[in-house]
Amino acid sequence: MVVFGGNKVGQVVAGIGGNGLGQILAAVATALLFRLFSGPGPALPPEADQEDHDEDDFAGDSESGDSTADGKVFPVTIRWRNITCSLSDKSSKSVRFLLKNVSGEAKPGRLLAIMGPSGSGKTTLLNVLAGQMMASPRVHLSGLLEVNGKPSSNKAYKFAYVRQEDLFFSQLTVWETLALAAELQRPEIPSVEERDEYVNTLLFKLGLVSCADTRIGDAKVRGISGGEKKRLSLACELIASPSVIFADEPTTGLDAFQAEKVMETLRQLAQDGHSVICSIQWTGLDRTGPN
Ligand SMILES: Nc1ncnc2c1ncn2[C@@H]1O[C@H](COP(=O)(O)OP(=O)(O)OP(=O)(O)O)[C@@H](O)[C@H]1O
Repeated sequence: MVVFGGNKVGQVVAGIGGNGLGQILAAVATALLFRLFSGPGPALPPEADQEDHDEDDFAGDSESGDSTADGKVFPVTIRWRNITCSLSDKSSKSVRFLLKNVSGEAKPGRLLAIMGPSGSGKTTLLNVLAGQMMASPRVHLSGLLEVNGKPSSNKAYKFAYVRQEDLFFSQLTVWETLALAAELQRPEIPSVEERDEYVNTLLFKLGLVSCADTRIGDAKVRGISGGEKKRLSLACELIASPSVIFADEPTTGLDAFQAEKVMETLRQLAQDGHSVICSIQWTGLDRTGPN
């Protein structure tokens, strides 16, 4: 049985148009709402409190999916067997298979790329693995999903999900974006100096130092590049120290140079101990049915 369910990824970031006081107030209000309602941000923590957590979820480990005290990433292996996802029409007369008997494994320290043409079910598979499938009576899921050898759901570990669309405050710089995300997601960082140091470390890790003071920009105002945006998305997600990183088509729309830099960043994150699962659109092929 697949254990599905869990939380929605709460990406609460948006572009704010216009200038002046209204814009600042809107940004502050949104940030406060974000802090009030989103909890630790896009990378989801275990839902249960520490005492609710089943100690046996991770054999021999007292951790619960957080980074370890020395900053290392908590290792999570995800294994899935014969995942089938079908969609019935309203009258339940015809059934369409989005995924058919898909099996695989994602391990700490490894970068796993799910490749396929547009419409082949890559996003669907990522959503299933991350427990992000929308509940619907028309969607039917079956198969086995294991986390560290036990049937489990996304509640048991922290994960980050970088979606295809990047959503940011267009008026903020890269540095401000990360500082805001760090303040909202890591309130335990005691001082501004330590938070700034943390942000600078992230900027360095994700290769964003050169554009730290550049505004994100939008369709009207040129800002950072598409690849930089993608790496900034990853940086924002990393703040919550996820064990698993899902990235849905992180290279789509990027030129070869930027795509290579994004993939290099993902590879580096895998080397740091994260389990990285990304989807890559395989262009030039027609859809041939579910993977
Ligand atoms: N909830 C749903 N309701 C109806 N159709 C769905 C649903 N989820 C997925 N699909 C369909 O399943 C197919 C696979 O979609 P999916 O987004 O997983 O493909 P993909 O490989 O990620 O495509 P792309 O590379 O274009 O993003 C598509 O034809 C899509 O329309």
